[in-house]
Amino acid sequence: MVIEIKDLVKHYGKFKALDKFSLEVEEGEVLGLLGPNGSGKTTSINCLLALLTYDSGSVQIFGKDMTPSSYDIKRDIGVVMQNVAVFEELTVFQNVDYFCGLYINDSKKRKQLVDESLEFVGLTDFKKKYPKELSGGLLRRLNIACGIAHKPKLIILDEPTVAVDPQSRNRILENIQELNRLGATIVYTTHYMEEVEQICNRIIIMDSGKVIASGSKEELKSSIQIKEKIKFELDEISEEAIKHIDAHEDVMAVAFEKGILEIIVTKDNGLLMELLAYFKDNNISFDKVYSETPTLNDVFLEITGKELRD
Ligand SMILES: Nc1ncnc2c1ncn2[C@@H]1O[C@H](COP(=O)(O)OP(=O)(O)OP(=O)(O)O)[C@@H](O)[C@H]1O
Repeated sequence: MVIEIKDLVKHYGKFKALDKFSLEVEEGEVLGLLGPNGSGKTTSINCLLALLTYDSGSVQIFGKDMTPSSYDIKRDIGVVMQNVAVFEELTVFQNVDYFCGLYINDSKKRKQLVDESLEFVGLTDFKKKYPKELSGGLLRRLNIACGIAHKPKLIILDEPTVAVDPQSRNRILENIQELNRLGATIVYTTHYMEEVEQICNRIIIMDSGKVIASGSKEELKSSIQIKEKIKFELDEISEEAIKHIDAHEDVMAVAFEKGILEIIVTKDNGLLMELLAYFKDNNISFDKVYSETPTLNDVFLEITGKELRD
């Protein structure tokens, strides 16, 4: 086991930020920690890294207890924090060299690792620039290069794509997948469900300091009642028709808002054909119809009654 967190409890004053938070990560996984703002993702990462103390529970990394002085463990961890933490007075190269130098003494080997990591995140052409000369997306990539240059076995990234342009975001997500292919175990926190769907093989959903669901995206989606959302774009529909659809045993809810009739279905059994026949028989016309499979937001909504997004 690469990470084993058991029953972490963490208070900030009277506020309980982690409420018996537990997590296990196996070698080779890309684990996504998904939760809305304030759900406790950063707190759990900071406790995991022994950057924060906690009230009770335990943290083991690579089978050993993690403490603030566990330098042997820390050498094998790469951390990319939410806030970009680089030195303004150092160039791109010097920044990565500094962070890599915390773990690698041999300057020749270090230069090679720094060059490799800059190449990896696409910053080779910027190595002589200073952070203030980089765009937000490039700064994020520098932040990542600083965290991974020493080739850690475990890489922890806390919301590394917040406020980055789509090009840098894609590059970052591809880089993470590549790091995993090269052998690193990854823990990735985000509140963007699309990102965990894209890159994570296992997802932990957290809310109010607790794990509320975990599994692959397929497992999470099949664990909920919603199986399909059928949407019709139309100008109008009678209350009677809405009631008729709502009364169907496979329909969980029906809503008509801003020209879209949304029907939430609990069975994967082709209700669409039945609906189309009903629309035809009752002369209900529509512009478009489409069917959507559930999202992780639906999983979150069904468990907590809230939207994942703010
Ligand atoms: N130093 C602190 N003092 C008091 N409360 C804090 C502190 N740090 C975090 N909190 C509170 O603890 C809760 C969890 O915060 P945390 O930053 O871990 O959440 P998060 O899921 O990482 O959120 P975000 O996605 O916004 O980064 C939030 O309600 C936050 O306001």
